[in-house]
Amino acid sequence: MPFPDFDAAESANNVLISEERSYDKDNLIVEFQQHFVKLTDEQRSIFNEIISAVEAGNGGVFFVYGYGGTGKTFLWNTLSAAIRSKGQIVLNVASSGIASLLLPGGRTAHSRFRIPLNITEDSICSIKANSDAANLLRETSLIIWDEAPLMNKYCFQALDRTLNDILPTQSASGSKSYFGGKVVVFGGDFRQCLPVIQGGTPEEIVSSSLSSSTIWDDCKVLKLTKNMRLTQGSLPSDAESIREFSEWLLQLGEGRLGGPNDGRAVITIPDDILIQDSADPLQDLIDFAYPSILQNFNDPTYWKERAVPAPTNEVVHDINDRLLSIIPGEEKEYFSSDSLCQTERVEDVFNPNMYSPDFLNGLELSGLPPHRLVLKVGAPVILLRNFDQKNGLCNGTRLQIVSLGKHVIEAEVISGSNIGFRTFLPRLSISPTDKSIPFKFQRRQFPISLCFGMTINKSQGQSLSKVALYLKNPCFSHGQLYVALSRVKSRSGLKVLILDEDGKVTNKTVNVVFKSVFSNL
Ligand SMILES: Nc1ncnc2c1ncn2[C@@H]1O[C@H](COP(=O)(O)OP(=O)(O)OP(=O)(O)O)[C@@H](O)[C@H]1O
Repeated sequence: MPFPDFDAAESANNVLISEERSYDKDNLIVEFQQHFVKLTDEQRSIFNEIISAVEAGNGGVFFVYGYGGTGKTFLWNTLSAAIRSKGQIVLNVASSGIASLLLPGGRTAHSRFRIPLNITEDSICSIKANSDAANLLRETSLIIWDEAPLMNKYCFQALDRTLNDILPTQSASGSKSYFGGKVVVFGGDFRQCLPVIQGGTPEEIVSSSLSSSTIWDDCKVLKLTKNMRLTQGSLPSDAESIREFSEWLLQLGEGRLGGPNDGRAVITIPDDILIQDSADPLQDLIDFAYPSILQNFNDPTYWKERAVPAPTNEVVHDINDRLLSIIPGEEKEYFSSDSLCQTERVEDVFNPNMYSPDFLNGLELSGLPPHRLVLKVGAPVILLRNFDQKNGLCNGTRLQIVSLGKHVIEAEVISGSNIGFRTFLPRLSISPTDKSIPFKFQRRQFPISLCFGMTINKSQGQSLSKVALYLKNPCFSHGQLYVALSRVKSRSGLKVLILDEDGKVTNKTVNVVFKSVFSNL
């Protein structure tokens, strides 16, 4: 009598493994064939190298380095279809919620690998050796981690340590094998935003990135160089202007514009993408992004590919207030309830009376919904928390307000992987992770904010038809200007309004690039 297959039975009981093996293989074969024939030569060569590593089973760490629009996501889709169509497991993760929605079956790295939120040099992931999550990792053939440069190097090191605990391996030569001998492919663009270190110096920010980690020495860098976003659907006659625009973006992203500089240069933006000579330049900028807004605002597709990015939350609020007042309908206000966390209520260390409700209500922090949230039906909003990733509801997903109840808000998804999906949003208790606040508090509020305008950091990873960049203040951190300008699918879809210190329209702005981040590539 044959022995029962205990391994198969165990896998079937593991819902994480079953989910990752439940893809429709026939559909994936078709998808793979359609994608594979379209791969460019450089995409195909990277595809072959990674597939060979997966087939060899000896592990390997790769970094696919391609600037915005070179087809990294396209490559991830092709690799995932190729491997999943054989019944093998690919874990697709991204450093940000919005980027994870672009990946098939994507999750944020934090939630998939249970990476601690307050990461330190010695952190490990919260995955026990005999758990379902550990068994899923054992069964995994390939890990793809997109937008890796956004994340602190300690997150990668935590996963490496955890996988080496779960899957102790040593290569034939006796040398250390990273990530428990799994094939791990990172992707991203070091010209784009880097990890956020509150108050960090350029050196601290660069040294917190993946390219400064212990893993980097063994990471093979594979480069993509052709801008597929700008070339898709364009006419052959546009080839030269597309090449010029791509080259200009690249020079900007690498800090090669504005003469010799140490990473902070004043650059001139070309006239054809500037808003100038206007009686109301901000209105012209808004009209460019959102033309005929009164006729169109009820159409969810109208909002999908448009954005008015700006470097700071303060400027984003100005844009949101201005546009909300244009949209017809009644405003509804929702006030948050803010309180100190219980752990802070230790009388001899801390006097809670110093932190009155008014004081807490007045705090405006990145990633935290406002104390006074003002909304209208039809307004676009952005989610500020990973809420229901399977249904495409994560930090960065955009929705349109359908109805405004007392205790719930109904909204429809207008970006990402589940467009048209309607959901009810409840109030949540949210604690800021901002380390500049020396105490813990929580705000009970709907986890959304208006998004007619959005911060540049939130726009990373999106492909948009219309980008109206509002530089009331200049960009202040590495990669911000490059991220904002490289979101568009065509040069004609881009307009920039720059104000100088006196509020006058100008054609000059600051580009910040921490050049040392490129030195290890
Ligand atoms: N080989 C290809 N054939 C056809 N279309 C492609 C190919 N490669 C990429 N594309 C298309 O080009 C556009 C940009 O590609 P993609 O989104 O994969 O770039 P990306 O490198 O992930 O960009 P970002 O870093 O900005 O997120 C997409 O519309 C994608 O479908």
